[in-house]
Amino acid sequence: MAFTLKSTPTSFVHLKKPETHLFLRFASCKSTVVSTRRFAPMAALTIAPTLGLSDTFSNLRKQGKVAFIPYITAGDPDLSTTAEALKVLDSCGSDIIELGVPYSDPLADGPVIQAAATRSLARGTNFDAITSMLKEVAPQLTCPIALFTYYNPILKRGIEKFMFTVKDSGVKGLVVPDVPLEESELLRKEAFKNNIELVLLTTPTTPVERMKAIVEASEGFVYLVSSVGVTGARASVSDRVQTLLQDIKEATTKPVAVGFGISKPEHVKQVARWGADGVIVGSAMVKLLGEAKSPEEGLKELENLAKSLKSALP
Ligand SMILES: O=P(O)(O)OC[C@@H](O)[C@@H](O)c1c[nH]c2ccccc12
Repeated sequence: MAFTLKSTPTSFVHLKKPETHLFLRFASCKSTVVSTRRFAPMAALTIAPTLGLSDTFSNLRKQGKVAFIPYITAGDPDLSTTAEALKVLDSCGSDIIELGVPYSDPLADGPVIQAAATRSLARGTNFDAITSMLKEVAPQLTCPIALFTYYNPILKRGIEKFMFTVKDSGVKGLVVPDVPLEESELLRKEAFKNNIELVLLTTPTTPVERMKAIVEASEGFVYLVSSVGVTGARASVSDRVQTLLQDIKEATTKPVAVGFGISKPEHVKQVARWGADGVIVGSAMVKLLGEAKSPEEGLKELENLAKSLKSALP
């Protein structure tokens, strides 16, 4: 009898049993019995391949659950800490992780993520280093990664080359906030060819007809930006989100995840109550990692926040 691995091993307790080996894995957020299959001593444990974004949401929907989707900026404070952060977030029950590619002109980002991008770029983080790290780490995760990037870095590398590299790194989704809908056709075609789901965003000021076209074109899930302005934790989530969610859900059965400003358990509860299929939390996570006295402290604080937000979700 075998169980699907739910997290990256941080330590194994090898309990002596004749014939079979019971591995208890103690990850940072929970311990999971992983397998009682007959093992050759220290055989490599296999992890079920991660699902894509849509499949993740449909599994959650069947269980009446809402997706917890944290965002962090790759390379802040450094890429090895990013690799650890992905494992911590996965073992804390993240359903999808949004990983940001740092960019010099993050126009839609507030001060926290702008500063994270600046720190990461100053350390020399680049796209190739990120995708190399992901190629190693993604297979260790049970939740899918959605890479987050502005449009310009894609154009600079070339859409086909960019998409192939992203697929090769094990990434399942792509979030591009500033690709104009009119230009997204080519991006969507290349994404589809590489089995990548391209997530598009709609905002409180998007006209209804345009929202419908965005929703139609979006793959994986629809990203509903909760409020006008830039990213950044807010004291509360605008109650306009409730009607925006209703409008979108009248237009599609695709899952809708809400982002911008969400940073507390009560925010998460509220957005889930309004009918969101997922909640996205970025700046509050990024701040903990980027502003901690040490990477270890940042990872611990990240774990605590992730656990508190995840436990507030149905
Ligand atoms: O940081 P916030 O307010 O929690 O919002 C999520 C956000 O971080 C993430 O999804 C994101 C990071 N940069 C963006 C730019 C545009 C839209 C979304 C984003």
